[in-house]
Amino acid sequence: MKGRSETPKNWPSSVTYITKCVYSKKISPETLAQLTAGNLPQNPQQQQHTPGGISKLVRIKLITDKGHPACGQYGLFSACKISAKTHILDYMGYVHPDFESDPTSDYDISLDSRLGVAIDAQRIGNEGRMVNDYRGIGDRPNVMFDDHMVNGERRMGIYAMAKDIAKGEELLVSYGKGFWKARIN
Ligand SMILES: C[S@@+](CC[C@H](N)C(=O)[O-])C[C@H]1O[C@@H](n2cnc3c(N)ncnc32)[C@H](O)[C@@H]1O
Repeated sequence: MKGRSETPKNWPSSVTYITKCVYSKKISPETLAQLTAGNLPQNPQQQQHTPGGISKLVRIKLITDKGHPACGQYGLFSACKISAKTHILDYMGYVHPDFESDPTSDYDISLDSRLGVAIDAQRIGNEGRMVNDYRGIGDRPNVMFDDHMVNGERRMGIYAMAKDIAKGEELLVSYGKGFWKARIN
C-alpha cells in the first residue's frame, strides 16, 4: 500500500524519509522566493522516475565488503542500466541558510553558494543521501550533482555522467577535496 510511511528497502529507521524538501523558517522571504518561485511545467522524465517518491532506478544496500572504505555503511546502487546523462533523482533534505549549517553533518551540500543556501540530509532525506564519494572505491565518479528547476523549485539533481551505468554498479560522486580536507584530524 502506498502511503506516507513508505520507505525504500534498507532505509535507516533513524532518518525520516521525505519526497519533498523541507525549508528552514530562517530562510528569508526573498531567498525563499528565488528558490521556489515560478511555475515551470513538470519535467516528464522526473515524473516517470519518482511517481511516489521511491526511485525505481536505484537501490540502497548495506556494504559488507571489507575492502570497501565505507564497509558497514550504506551505498546507493543502480537497479537497472542507466543511460549516460540521465537525471536519476534529486537530493532531498532540510534546505537551510549557510549560517544554520551543522558542522558535524556529513550530508550537507550547497544548493546555491550565491544565495548561501544548502541542503542537509542528515536527519531527513531520500535515497540521494546514500551516494558515496568515489575515492578508494572507483577510478572516477559515475554520477554528478547539478542544480535544476522542477515546477519552479530549485533542486539539486543527481545525474549519470558521460558513460552508461550498468545494473548493480555503485553510484559514486565526487564530494570535492574540501569535504575530505575538513575531516583530516
Ligand atoms: C553522504 S554520506 C554517504 C552515505 C553513507 N555511507 C551512509 O551510510 O549513510 C557520507 C559519509 O559516507 C562515508 N563515505 C562516503 N564515501 C566514502 C569513501 N569514498 N570512503 C570512505 N567513506 C566514505 C563517510 O563516512 C562519509 O562521511
